[in-house]
Amino acid sequence: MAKEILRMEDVTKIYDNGFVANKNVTFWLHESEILALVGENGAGKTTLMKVLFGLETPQTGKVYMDGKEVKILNTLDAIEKGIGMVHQHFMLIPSLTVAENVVLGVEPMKNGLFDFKKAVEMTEEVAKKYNFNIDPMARVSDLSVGQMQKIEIMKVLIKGAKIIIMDEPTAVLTPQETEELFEQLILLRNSGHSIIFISHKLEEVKRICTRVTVLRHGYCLGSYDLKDMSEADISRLMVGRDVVLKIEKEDPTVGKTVLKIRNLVKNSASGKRVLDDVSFDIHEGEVIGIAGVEGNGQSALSDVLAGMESFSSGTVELNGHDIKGKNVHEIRQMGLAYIPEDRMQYGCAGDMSIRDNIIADRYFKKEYRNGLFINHKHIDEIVDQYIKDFEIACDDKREPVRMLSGGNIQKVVVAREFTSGSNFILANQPTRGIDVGAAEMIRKTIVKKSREEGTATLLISADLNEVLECSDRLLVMRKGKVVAAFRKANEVSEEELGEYMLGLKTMTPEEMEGLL
Ligand SMILES: Nc1ncnc2c1ncn2[C@@H]1O[C@H](COP(=O)(O)OP(=O)(O)OP(=O)(O)O)[C@@H](O)[C@H]1O
Repeated sequence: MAKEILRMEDVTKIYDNGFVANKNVTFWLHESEILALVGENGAGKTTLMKVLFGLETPQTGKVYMDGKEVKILNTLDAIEKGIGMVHQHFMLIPSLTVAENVVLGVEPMKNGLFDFKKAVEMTEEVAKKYNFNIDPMARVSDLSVGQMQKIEIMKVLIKGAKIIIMDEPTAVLTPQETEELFEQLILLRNSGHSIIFISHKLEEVKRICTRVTVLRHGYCLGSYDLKDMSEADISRLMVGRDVVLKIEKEDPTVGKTVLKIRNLVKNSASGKRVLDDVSFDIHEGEVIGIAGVEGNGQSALSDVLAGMESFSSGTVELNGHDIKGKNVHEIRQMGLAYIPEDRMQYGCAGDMSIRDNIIADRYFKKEYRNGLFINHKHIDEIVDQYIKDFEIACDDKREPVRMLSGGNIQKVVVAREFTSGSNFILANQPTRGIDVGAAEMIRKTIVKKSREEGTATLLISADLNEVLECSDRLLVMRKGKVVAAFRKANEVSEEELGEYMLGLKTMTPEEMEGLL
């Protein structure tokens, strides 16, 4: 029988506004096991882990470690007790080296000064012990996302964590990086560590976890042995219905050109060429997917198209209008709807209500006014409908958006942008952090809007399944260039895409002719 090293019993967490995020939740973790924690957006996963990591205080509940009751007072206390958390958003200092980042919080000192040599030795030691292939002297800003994640894991290990909480660790990784992470996690498991793995990707859950704990609306539905469960079984438990994991779509009926990009070049402030001679078109009715390892120009492209950043040379036309020198508001008026990668910073105003965020782009329009006055009744009806259609889990549309779970904040942004009436949707990581049920809804809506309304969509996503499922044509970006193009996304394998994304293969301009 596997030894139980952690048990959280009867945990209830009610937030100050009265929202019950966890209700009598009990689960346990064995030594040397990878346990999946799954549930819809807002089900209470992060809250439960915050309680475990000492970031939130529950109203009721007990924590047992190795059979003994413990009190977790704060994060430092959690770390001391051997609990570590790898957050989804990395907390690294880019200008420092790997070694300096790894020892943050446990800095070695010599004669009152930071001992860099010792920091490198400590980093090498933990890298060797757990088979991390990383240069302690490298600067973090020069590293890939996968390597940065390794540093986060090493930071936790160096502090002696035996229990590691991983919040959606694969959301930002390529298939190859995901494979590497899984090898690492299995190694950690085999060396006596236990991992709580939060993920919305059920095929990954099936692959590397032995058990799964399912939360729904704050309640724990139970913990199950994964050998008895299919992906469909898990999603049914999470969502309460069957979820379509594959999207059926007809070939697009392509209309006139909506977005026309020619020889687009952007140099960053430091002189690095982040967009290098990018040219392609998007037509009415088409979904164009962009795959690529993060940091290869996709974000720069998205920022330029949305008017958040300027570009160095080339042209971009939206519905026949040149976007050069135009701001976000002006480009929106030309026909842009925009789901930004960073929903909190650019997608919504955290302190504003859900309702006001949904109508922020339209309350001044004629159909939302009674003469000079805002038609609140009409707005309330529309917002209620969108909350229903986009499955936004909230108590009251008047509460501030920042009170929602990450996935539900994203749904607020998606609801506003999908209903804005624009004919071009720029969707940058639209389902990141979104549960299977809601991701299905968003993907289906992207395809439906292209087929039924003739919307042109540019879909940028680190989730390869998503770009392969939703896109018509598919482009791969690497080092600011388009390095591959495919006529039909569903005819490419994830492995082949990965080879282009990592630069192991490149297409010639001739091979891409007619596909851009
Ligand atoms: N500080 C807070 N005050 C009030 N309510 C909150 C607060 N933080 C979270 N909540 C609510 O608690 C619920 C659970 O949120 P939590 O972040 O734990 O969900 P989750 O399962 O991790 O979701 P996701 O998959 O979207 O990350 C959400 O409905 C959220 O609105």
